[in-house]
This record gives sequence, structure tokens and C-alpha cells, in this order.
Amino acid sequence: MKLFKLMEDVSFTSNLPLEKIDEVEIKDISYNSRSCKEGFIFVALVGETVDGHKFAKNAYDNGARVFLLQKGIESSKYAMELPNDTVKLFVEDTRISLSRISHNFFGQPSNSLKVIGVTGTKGKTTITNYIATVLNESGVNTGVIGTNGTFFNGTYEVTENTTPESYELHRIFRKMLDNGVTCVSMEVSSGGIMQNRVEDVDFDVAIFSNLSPDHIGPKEHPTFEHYLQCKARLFKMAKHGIINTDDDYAKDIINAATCDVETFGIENNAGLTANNIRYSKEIDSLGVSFDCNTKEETFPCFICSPGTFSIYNALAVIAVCKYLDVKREIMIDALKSAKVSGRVEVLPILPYATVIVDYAHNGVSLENILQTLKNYEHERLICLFGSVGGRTEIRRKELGDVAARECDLAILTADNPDFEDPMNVINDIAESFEGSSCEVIKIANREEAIKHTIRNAKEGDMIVLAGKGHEKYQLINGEKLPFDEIAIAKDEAKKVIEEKQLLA
Ligand SMILES: CC(=O)N[C@H]1[C@@H](OP(=O)(O)OP(=O)(O)OC[C@H]2O[C@@H](n3ccc(=O)[nH]c3=O)[C@H](O)[C@@H]2O)O[C@H](CO)[C@@H](O)[C@@H]1O[C@H](C)C(=O)N[C@@H](C)C(=O)N[C@H](CCC(=O)O)C(=O)O
Ligand SMILES: Nc1ncnc2c1ncn2[C@@H]1O[C@H](COP(=O)(O)OP(=O)(O)OP(=O)(O)O)[C@@H](O)[C@H]1O
Repeated sequence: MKLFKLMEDVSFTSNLPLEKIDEVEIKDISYNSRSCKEGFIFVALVGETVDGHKFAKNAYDNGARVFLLQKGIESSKYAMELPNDTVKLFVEDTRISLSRISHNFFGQPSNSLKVIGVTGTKGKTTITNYIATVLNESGVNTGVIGTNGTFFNGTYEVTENTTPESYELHRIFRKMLDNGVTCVSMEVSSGGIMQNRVEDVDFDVAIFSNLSPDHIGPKEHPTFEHYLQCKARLFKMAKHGIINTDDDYAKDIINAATCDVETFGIENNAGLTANNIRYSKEIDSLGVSFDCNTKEETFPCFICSPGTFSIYNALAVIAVCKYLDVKREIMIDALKSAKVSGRVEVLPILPYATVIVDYAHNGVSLENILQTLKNYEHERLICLFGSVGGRTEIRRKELGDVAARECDLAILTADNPDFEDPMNVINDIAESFEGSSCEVIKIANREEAIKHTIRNAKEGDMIVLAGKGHEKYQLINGEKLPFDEIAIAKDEAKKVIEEKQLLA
């Protein structure tokens, strides 16, 4: 693509006269000097850890001759020192420009797709995947982008971020469009909004699930207000907003929205509501039935995931279906069986106890899942969990406090300890249990901890293996080592059952 065309709608200055710029051909874009090649434009991003301008020379050595740089950045002197055979373009903000040139490079694909963005502290992955399940069932070819990866037409790609960098995002959109996808259901993290990754995405629908303090601290949001305002920005980018009015911050989101807004909720007056709630438990599933009320009609629904939060997730999906005119019967049928990997996933491995794998890894989500499970018949409520090493230490107290309050037994173990001794993290969590009636067992090795939990399960136990969800690795000393929680639990349960049969 010609450089001039790539820079369409970007305001810039350059060391080259405009007429010369049109002669430059760009083969691809890279914001990582290490993957630059001949014909590439290198975009220097001011990172959270390091300033990308420092790597301009490395990009040059790898073949790049065109550089997109940020004005007024001290380290852009490194780029200024590059040899004379380079084209230097200066912009106000390289992250915003990366988004625009990626949009241009891939032929503005999001304009030809129906894009649904889901934001909120909890529920993004679940709602995004439910939407894709229902729309695909109704014949709308829908792709997914989020924490669990990128999916379309049976293909899968890992994503580095919940909301990928703008270049990756537009590359994925292009690939989806070229393969017959017409709709994309994607997670929009506040980090993604903060870093302008979704600046040039043409959102048709924006969904807000809920908000609670999270992602605040170094390299993330400086304050809760900043976190809230980032979430709210999505509702200035979309044509239609769908908002959970039961959330404390719904009003802030509605006030910030520039699109038309539809609401859903259980407690408050909303366009879409649920009542007549009933819980159900099977060997392989926990579910909830409810009546869904729109202004015009009432119809029964069932979702194969437990508790009130599942109703909120389902209402968000129903609101999208209503907006997109999806046939009601198809939607109800698809919702009945919609499941998301690692999100309240019931493992039918023990006939006498319920074993659940869940991604809950902060206080809010752990509290939600534990309180929800209390609505279902059980003897002991048992939770196996840990917390990430080396950062977000506040989570240790949050998680510990919740488990100490809600559980009968807590098995404290490792969860991505990275460079920190897992016992250190476990001991921090254990402080929450002083004076609590909840029994605590500490087993640093997560595999051993899972085996112990499964082996010692009793009739009627409700067991939650929390934190890893869909993840198939354990982060130890900077390395992601293969770790399959579900396989470990299944194997141990099989052994336990065989032993019991031998004894009988
Ligand atoms: C802390 C943070 O936000 N990091 C994100 C950020 O990276 P960064 O700015 O820290 O990058 P950096 O290491 O400082 O490097 C700066 C630049 O120098 C370049 N570089 C670096 C080294 C080199 O040799 N050559 C070179 O060119 C890098 O490619 C980069 O362009 O920009 C990258 C590209 O977009 C992201 O992948 C990365 O996400 C990391 C993996 C991350 O953990 N992010 C979290 C905070 C995040 O975004 N999470 C949200 C979910 C949470 C939420 O709800 O907000 C998400 O969407 O994933
Ligand atoms: N609407 C909701 N409200 C509160 N908790 C929820 C909701 N939906 C799911 N959860 C709980 O939070 C966990 C994570 O859900 P999910 O992955 O859908 O959220 P997310 O917003 O993508 O989270 P993250 O930002 O951590 O990836 C689930 O496993 C469940 O325990």
C-alpha cells in the first residue's frame, strides 16, 4: 500500500515532501522492532514498561526505513539519529495513529462487519461467547474475540490481550470478513479503551454488564474514576447501547452515552426484566429458569449456568437478539445449552459431589460464584484457590476474606506464582481466616491440592476449583508450563471411583 493512502485521515509532519511520500510503498506495519522487515513501517509506541522509540535503530537494522514517531518524546532523539535513507513521520499520539493506519491497511474491515462490544468488570467473556452461540445458531456467521481467544468458522487463535492491540484487531477483522463472517462479538477491556486499541472500530452495539474496583494500580488505571470513564467511552463509539440498570454505575454510563440506550435488570425498572426465578441442579449442570419480560410480552427462559449473575448475562444476550431481530424460539433454544469454557463449568466426575471449574480470580467474582452456589442444595462448600504471584497483592486479601466468609473448607494453593514463592502468597491469603469457622488446608503444589480435594470429597460436597478456568498453563518463573486442571481432576476422580468399586 502507498504510504500516503496508509496515512489517510492521520495528521502528521514529515522529513519528506508530501509528493515524495506517495512514492513510498509499505508492505506491512509493526510496533515491535524485533518483527520488522524490509518494507515495513515501524510504529514507536510509548509503552508502560519501555519507550518503543528506543528500538528504532533495531527496527532499522531489521529492514524498516519508514518510522512513525510521537512528537515531543525525549527518546525520539534515537529515531532522529537514524541514517538519512529513512522516512520519519511525526504524530501527536502513535497509539491512536497505529489504530488508524491499521484500519486503513486492512481496508477498514470493521465498517463491513456488525461489531458488538461487551464491557464491564465481570461477564465479558461469558456474554461475548453466549452472543456468538445464539447468533451462529440463528444463521448469522459470528466470530469471537476475547480472553479465551479468537474463534470463527471452527478456527482458533490465541490472543495476547482480552482486547488485542489495534493492528491485531483489524488483521483479525479482515481475516474474518474474508472468510464469510458478518458479525463479531468482542470483549472490550478498559485497558483496551485506555490504550486506544478500539479507536477505529465501528461498533454497532455496546453492552455494559457491571462495574466494581479492579485493574487499578501501576500500569493500569490510576483511579476508579479513570476506570469508569474508560468503560463509559465505549458508549460514545457505538450506535446502540445495552446497559444493566441494576448496577450502581449504570447512571454514569447512561449519562456518558451518546448512542440510544436500552436497559435490562432484575431489581430496577428496565426495558427487559426477569422474574419468577427458579434454580435447578443436574449431575452435569447447574442452571436457572426465569420469565423474561419485554414491554410487549413475557416468555420463559433457561440458562445452563447458575445464579442471578447468569440471568444478567442472559438478559444482555436477549437484548442483543431483540435489537438484531433474532427469532425468539432459536434464541431460547440456543441459550438453553450455551456454555463457555472454564466459566462455571460443571465436571460430571463424581456421582456424589458437584465439582466446578471457574475462572473467578478476584473478590467480586469469587463472592458471586460462592454465594450463587449456596442457592443449590449441598453439604460442605469447598473452594480451592490461590492468587497470582508478584502483583495485585490486594486480591489475596479480597479472595481470602470472601472464602473465609462463604466456605466450609478452603484449600489454598498456587495460581500463576511466577517468581514468587507460592507459600508466601498462600500465607498472605491465610491471614483472612483467623477467627473464621472455615477450615483451611495449605498445599502449595496445585496438582497435589486438586488430587487431595477430589480424593477427600464427601457425599453432597460442592467443590469449586477457582482461578484457572480455561487456562491450560501455570506461570512459574516467567514460563507458562502446561497445566490441565480438568484432566487432573478427572484422572483422580476415575481412580477414586475405581478404588471404591474394588472395596465394595
Ligand atoms: C501493561 C500494559 O498495558 N501492557 C500492554 C502494552 O505493552 P507495553 O506498553 O507495556 O509495552 P512495552 O513492553 O512497554 O514496550 C513498548 C513498545 O516497545 C516495543 N518494543 C519493545 C522491545 C523491543 O525490543 N522492541 C520493541 O519494539 C514493544 O513492542 C511496544 O510496542 O501494549 C501491548 C500491546 O498493546 C499489550 O500487549 C500489553 O499488554 C500486556 C500483555 C498486559 O498485561 N496488559 C494488561 C494490563 C491488559 O491490557 N489487560 C486487559 C484486560 C484487563 C482489563 O479489563 O483492562 C486486556 O485487554 O488484555
Ligand atoms: N455478570 C456477572 N457478574 C458477576 N460475576 C460474573 C458475571 N458473569 C460471570 N461472572 C463470574 O466471573 C467469572 C469470570 O467471568 P467472565 O470471564 O465472563 O468475566 P470477564 O469480564 O471476562 O472477566 P476477566 O476480565 O477476569 O477476564 C465467571 O467464571 C463467574 O464466576
